[in-house]
Amino acid sequence: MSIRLGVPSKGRLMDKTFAWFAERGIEMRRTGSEREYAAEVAGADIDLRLLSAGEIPRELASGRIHLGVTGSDLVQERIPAWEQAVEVVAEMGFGHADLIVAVPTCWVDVSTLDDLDAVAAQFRQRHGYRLRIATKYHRLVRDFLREAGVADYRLVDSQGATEGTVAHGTAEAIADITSTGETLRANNLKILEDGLIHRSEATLFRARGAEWKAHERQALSEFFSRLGLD
Ligand SMILES: Nc1ncnc2c1ncn2[C@@H]1O[C@H](COP(=O)(O)OP(=O)(O)OP(=O)(O)O)[C@@H](O)[C@H]1O
Ligand SMILES: O=P(O)(O)OC[C@H]1O[C@H](OP(=O)(O)OP(=O)(O)O)[C@H](O)[C@@H]1O
Repeated sequence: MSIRLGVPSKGRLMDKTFAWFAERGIEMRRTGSEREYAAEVAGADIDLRLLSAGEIPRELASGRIHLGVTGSDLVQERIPAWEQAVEVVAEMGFGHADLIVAVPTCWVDVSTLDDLDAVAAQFRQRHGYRLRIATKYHRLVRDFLREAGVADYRLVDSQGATEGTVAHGTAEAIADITSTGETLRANNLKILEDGLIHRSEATLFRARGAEWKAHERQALSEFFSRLGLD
């Protein structure tokens, strides 16, 4: 059995992953049509799997894949105690995005987490319910706000178009990924000065829990030396 490597199945993350490996002499190529999600690595004993970027953390955590490429935000959000389950092999230098907390630009008195905490307490007194923060990053946001001492809020789940929730009246603030900042600007939102939760980057991870047979360890060490990683 060969090493099972999961990579993103579409879009920029897939293209840049293929390019990253190609620059290091590992040619990945699709073997079927666009929609077949089949691919192979030329000249290496690698079982290449095209997977949803969002599902790669689970595949790593379960050990169904030995190695996986995905955003560090997705691994940290989706794997409890992620450092025990996976190891960072390489930060790949693309897929940069910041997970941040943002509030309406018109909240002129709110520019830090302390301000948000104060506003959240007032909000609850005034409205009888907690200030709502829309996000799909529940674990990372909860941990971050706990550390920052922000308590009087509740998370509302948003799996997409999160910046729109404030205008739509389903949340007062958001925590989401941003890269150019255009979506935030278009939705009249501003990032809190100390509101950076995580700097995400496409990362190659190794599953600590995957079963490594002797010949797989050997194949891995050859693969890493071809990549210039040892
Ligand atoms: N605007 C952006 N700029 C750069 N990176 C981004 C941006 N939006 C999301 N990302 C990153 O891309 C990665 C994949 O994001 P997402 O979960 O949205 O995947 P997806 O496009 O829905 O793919 P899939 O459905 O296959 O899981 C995440 O690590 C995220 O940080
Ligand atoms: O800072 P910007 O360059 O404007 O990018 C930020 C946007 O990109 C992502 O959305 P994506 O297009 O992946 O869709 P989503 O709403 O489904 O998350 C993210 O959720 C933001 O909405």
